[in-house]
Amino acid sequence: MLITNIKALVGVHPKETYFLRGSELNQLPVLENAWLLLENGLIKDFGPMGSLPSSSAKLETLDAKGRFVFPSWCDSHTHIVFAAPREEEFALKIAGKTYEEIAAAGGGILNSANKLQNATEDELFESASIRLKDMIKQGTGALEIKSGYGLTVESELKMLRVIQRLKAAFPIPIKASLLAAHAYPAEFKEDHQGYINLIINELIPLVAQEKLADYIDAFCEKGFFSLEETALILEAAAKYGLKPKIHANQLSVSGAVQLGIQHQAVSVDHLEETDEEVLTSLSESNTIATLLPSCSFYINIPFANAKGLIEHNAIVALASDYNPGSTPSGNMNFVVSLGCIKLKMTPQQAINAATINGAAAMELSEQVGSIAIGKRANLMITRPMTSLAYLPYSFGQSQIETVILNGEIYHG
Ligand SMILES: N=CN[C@@H](CCC(=O)O)C(=O)O
Ligand SMILES: [Zn+2]
Repeated sequence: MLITNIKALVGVHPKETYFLRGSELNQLPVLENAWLLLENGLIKDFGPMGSLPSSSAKLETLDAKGRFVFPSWCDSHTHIVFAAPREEEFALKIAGKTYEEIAAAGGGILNSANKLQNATEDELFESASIRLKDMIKQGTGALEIKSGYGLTVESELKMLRVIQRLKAAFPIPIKASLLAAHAYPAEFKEDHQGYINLIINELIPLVAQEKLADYIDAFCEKGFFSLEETALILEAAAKYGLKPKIHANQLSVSGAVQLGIQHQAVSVDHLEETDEEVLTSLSESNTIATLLPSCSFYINIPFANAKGLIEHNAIVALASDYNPGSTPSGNMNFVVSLGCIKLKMTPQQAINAATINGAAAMELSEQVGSIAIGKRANLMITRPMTSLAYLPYSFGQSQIETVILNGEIYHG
């Protein structure tokens, strides 16, 4: 397929760009008045309209007149496998209860775990598929999905098998993270070591044997998993080649970011709470700081210090955190808008953070995240727009008209 008359081809980074750090995030290369050739599911070539090869006349052509072409969003942090939404907690939140208060009163993650334990694999696959189709229509072309609402060996495996089925059924790259350390199940409330032993001695070996996860994750936070407990789990997972991507500093400055860095985490995610030490620890580190502004928006917690992280030369990514409790939305367009409006990122920084750096946070930069020859043709074509900034500016309205996955128009 040949796409012609593209007003601007966005994110034409050099092919070898793996991630963008600090001020590099300001560079979002754009080719104006361009054509783009897709072949065998990949980006074959692109260039300015003046250089359109004459042989292209025979090709199936899509005229993009006035529209922008972006690489698909790369959403590196989601929890889209869940049994039921939690809108009953919405009323409590509106009435002023905090995330921690709702969780302590038996809501939160344990509420989702009870529901998931009673759901079948087929039911979970069906409901997650509906969510994923919606996300794809909103421009997501690669994502990570976590377990963590099972909290028993059987139910964590059930979640990961659902993710494995999603990997096979959907035409986009998907990575899976084992997040059994999401909350202590009620029966282990007073026996943390018992649950950790279960994760280390039973779950991780089974997950590794069936190759059900790409990463290990933990909710390292006061009231959830301590630094020491998280470290035990990360060390056990490392023996099976599972790298960490961890939930860090969502509710407090806990040391979780530094712990992640020590364990060569691919990413440390959330970071709503930071201090100078946290910012400094991420300078020069290859651990990616993944920020989740839709979570801050929904549960009214501080927005992460994206500007400080960028000034400290960190690698910053943006992701949705789609889950039934703290972020009931997987809309990456809204995430990018919040990146600009609340995190004070420029449109260029926010778009880079949600594409190439999101890809890096899933170790997928060689395949997706920018427009480069040989990468997967996972793209979105906007409505006619006046400028690139119109996309985050027009928050809450989708500017995406056409989604292309592996070189073909996605009809869902
Ligand atoms: N913080 C931990 N996990 C999720 C929320 C999970 C839930 O409330 O169900 C998050 O990333 O925000
Ligand atoms: Zn999360």
